[in-house]
Order: sequence, then structure tokens, then C-alpha cells
Amino acid sequence: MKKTVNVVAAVIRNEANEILCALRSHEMAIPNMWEFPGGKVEEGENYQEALEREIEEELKCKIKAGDILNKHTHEYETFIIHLIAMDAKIVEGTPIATEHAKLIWLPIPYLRSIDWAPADIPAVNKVMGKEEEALG
Ligand SMILES: Nc1nc2c([nH]c(=O)n2[C@H]2C[C@H](O)[C@@H](COP(=O)(O)OP(=O)(O)OP(=O)(O)O)O2)c(=O)[nH]1
Repeated sequence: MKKTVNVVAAVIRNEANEILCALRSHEMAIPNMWEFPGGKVEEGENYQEALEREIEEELKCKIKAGDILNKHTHEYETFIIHLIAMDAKIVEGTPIATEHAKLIWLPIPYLRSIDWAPADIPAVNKVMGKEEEALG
């Protein structure tokens, strides 16, 4: 049976209304695909705690995790991912790519121009849909 992992991912928005997108390196699982930074939830953690820890470890900055934006289950060839995308704000520091190949801030209308990890597509659609709604 395939293993299921709970992964939290941060949809971090800056003051210019851009979203932080992270490129997985060729050494990571699901290489060379874009994602929302984050990682696996560890035992005893809630989603907020897990996300704040993962971002501090990976991007060396502090965030405040907010509401759940989207939950989606995706079946990869070797495992099943339960991806929880959450709104987040940077509260201290500047994100630095320590594991990722690249970090970019992308305006919301351009989010579909990069190659997202398959599990992330519904979250990307949700971010874009919310923006369209807000713009009327
Ligand atoms: N962080 C993150 N991982 C994602 C996303 N979409 C997606 O399919 N994944 C996959 C890639 C990985 O197989 C898995 C997350 O594992 P990870 O390697 O980033 O997390 P981690 O730091 O806790 O893992 P570990 O290597 O310490 O075990 O979920 C996403 O938007 N963000």
C-alpha cells in the first residue's frame, strides 16, 4: 500500500500582492518542479506549528501561519500526499533558498506560467480564483 504523507505548504504573500514560489532542486523528491514551501507534518504538531517550523528550517525566516486555503489529496506514483496549503505572512527576516534551487515572488496572474508539482494545482487555482473574486 502507498504511504500517505501530510504536507503543509505556505502561500506567502508580500505587500506587492506577489506569492513566494519555490523551485525544488534536482536533488529533492519531485525535482525541478515549483511548490509552495513547507514540508511534512511531524507527530504531535498542528498544521500551523509544522508550517512555521518548516519555513524557519528551509527559508531561514519567521512566518505566521494563517487560515487553511486549500486541502487536496493527490496520488503520486510512489506515495499519496495530503497537501494543506495555508495563508502565511513573513513576520521576521527575508526568505533564503537553502534547499530549493530558486525562490521567486510572482504576481498572482502569472502563477500558471511555471511548472507546479501536480499536487499543487488545486491550491494554485484557489489562489487565482480568490484574486479574481476580489477584483470583481
Ligand atoms: N513542501 C512542499 N512539498 C510538496 C508540495 N507539493 C508536493 O507535491 N510536495 C511533495 C514533495 C515532497 O515529496 C513532499 C514534501 O516533502 P519535503 O521533503 O518537502 O518535506 P520535509 O522537509 O518534511 O521532508 P524530509 O526530507 O525532511 O523527510 O511533498 C508543496 O507545495 N510543498
